[in-house]
Formats: sequence, structure tokens, C-alpha cells
Amino acid sequence: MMDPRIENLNVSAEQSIITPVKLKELYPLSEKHIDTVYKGQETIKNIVNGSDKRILAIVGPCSIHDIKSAKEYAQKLKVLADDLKDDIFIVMRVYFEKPRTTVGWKGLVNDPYMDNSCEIEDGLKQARELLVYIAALGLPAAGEALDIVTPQYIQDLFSWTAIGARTTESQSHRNMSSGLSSVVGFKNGTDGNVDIAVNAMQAVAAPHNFVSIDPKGKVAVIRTLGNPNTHIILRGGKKPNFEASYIEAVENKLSDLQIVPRIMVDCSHANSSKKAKKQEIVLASLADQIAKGNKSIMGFMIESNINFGQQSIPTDLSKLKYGVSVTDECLDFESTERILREFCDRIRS
Ligand SMILES: O=C[C@H](O)[C@H](O)COP(=O)(O)O
Ligand SMILES: C=C(OP(=O)(O)O)C(=O)O
Repeated sequence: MMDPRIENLNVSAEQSIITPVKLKELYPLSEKHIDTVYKGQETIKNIVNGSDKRILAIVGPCSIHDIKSAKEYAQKLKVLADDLKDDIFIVMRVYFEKPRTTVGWKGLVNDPYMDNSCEIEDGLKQARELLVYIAALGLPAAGEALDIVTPQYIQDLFSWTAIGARTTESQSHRNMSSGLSSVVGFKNGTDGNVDIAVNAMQAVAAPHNFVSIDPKGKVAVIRTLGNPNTHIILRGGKKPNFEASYIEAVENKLSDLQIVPRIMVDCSHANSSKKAKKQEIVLASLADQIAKGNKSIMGFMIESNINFGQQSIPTDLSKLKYGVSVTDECLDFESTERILREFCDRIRS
């Protein structure tokens, strides 16, 4: 028996939700969906292991808050991805879960109606519906695995996964990552600490055992095989860390541990002081480094939306501006297309 004097003192409710298997029955996958995810996963593994010489480009909104604009963005990105496919492999950033420095909106899965009602079951449904739509376009998706249970609901539709700067050192996230099917990228810490990402890569390559839920929603011990397909993501810290001297220092650190250096650079976050337009400077530097012979930079990330900028979430949601980020500032689609084309021209030359 639960004694109310010692248990659940700070819990207001416990609400059962749909099981992973039931959610998947509501949004079943066709061969086309599976093909998109599988080819995406395999191509990314090949880029990370160096057998595919193209550069991986994770491009899309800081967060998804509006399914309609996310679908429009995906359509535009697919056209661009096909056009630039000889030089870069574009994967759409489809981020449903936002880590917060203190408090704030935690993303579409947590609070789909952006009103603190936190209807997580509806959030999972909306997320899955969007992922199925994007996979049907033939565009692979990239996400951040922040919650450690929700992957049972939606992870099968991601071709690449990030562990964020605030969770790279977390044992629970490392356990989970050791069982993921996709490549996992680990961000350096918010203070710029790169060692935690390197430690994560080593931890995640090993098998782990931990408690989670199974597809039927039952509590289960998950036993993993270990995930050898990982890489580091430099996202800046107290200072940016995309310039050649930082890249070289990370290359040396990885080589000392007998890890082949494969590095992704996040052009956003602390590499651009969260100023979306500065992403262009970071991407141009990467293009220069690659054009000069750098072999370790295997990918980059760009935060981009239909329209430029950022907006606070208004109480009256009808005042939301269409296609504008509600979290970090994003580039508009036209600028995104321009800087991606310039990047391809530069690395080709
Ligand atoms: O990518 C988005 C943000 O940088 C991250 O979620 C932290 O946001 P916050 O510092 O505004 O909470
Ligand atoms: C939160 C993010 O990044 P970081 O973990 O680097 O802050 C993000 O990419 O959305």
C-alpha cells in the first residue's frame, strides 16, 4: 500500500496513455516509409565510416510546433535534397523534444497545444503522423532523443539521432543510445567540454542493461548490443569551436584513443551565438576547411525554417506567425538554399 505521508508528495496525477504498439497500428508503415528510413540510416552510416564521401547535412527547424508548416518545409527541402544529392546528403531536422536551460516549452510531444495542457499522447500522435508524412516524401528525418521512453513510439522513423549538450553526459541517454538503430551524434557540453562526448561514444559502443518499457508498454529490462555508429558534434560552448584549430584538437583527441575522427559541426547554438545569420559564416569556414583538404568534417547542422527569426509563444495562438520558430532563431528557406548551394560549389571546386 502506498502511504501518502512518504510517497507521491509532489505528484499531482498519473495518466495512462496509448502503448507504442497501438500508436504504430494507428500510423502503419508501408514499404516506401521503411525504405526511406533504412536507406537514410545506411547512407549516414556510410558517410560516418567514410565509404560515402558526401557530407551529411542536418537541416530544419529548431523545433516543430505546427504540422502544416513542417510539411510545407519538408516538401521544399526534398526538392533541394534531390538537387544537391551528389555533394551533400540532406536529412530534415525534425525536433519534437526540447531541452531547456531552466523552464520553457518542451516541444510538440510534451505540449502539442502550447498551452501547458501537456497532452503527451496527442503529441506522440502528431509527431508520428508527421514522421510518416516525411518518410512518404522519401526524405530521411533526424531527431534529438531527449525523453528516454518516447523512442519506443517514434524512433523507428528516424535515420539519425542526436544526444544534446545537456544530456551527453547522462548515463540514461548513453544506455538508450547503445540500443538505437541509427547513427547517434553526441554534442559537446554547453560549456564546450568535448571529453563528455568522446566518453559517450566509448560508453555507447558497449552493451548495456536498463529498465524501460517494451512495445506493449510493459516495464522491461532492455539489453542492448552496443552502438558502434556514433560521432561527435561540435556546437560551441563558452566560445565557438568550428575553426580549424578546434577541429584539429578534436581530431588529435580522437586519434589518441584510436577512434577515426569523424566530426559534425552544428553551425547554430554557441557556434553562432544563437544568431541565425551567423550560421552562414560557420558553414563557409567548413567549406573552406574541406576545400583545403580536411577529411574529418563529415557533416553539419543548420537551423532553418520557412521564414526567418524567432517568436515567443503568444497566449492567443492565432497570433503565431506562420513558419517562424518558437524556440531558437532560424534562417529562412531561401537563405538556407543559397548557403547550401554555395557550400556545394565550394567543396566541389
Ligand atoms: O535548441 C534550442 C535551445 O537552444 C535549447 O533548447 C535551450 O533553450 P533555452 O536555453 O532557451 O532553454
Ligand atoms: C538543443 C539543441 O542543441 P544543444 O543540445 O546543442 O543545445 C538543439 O539542437 O536543438
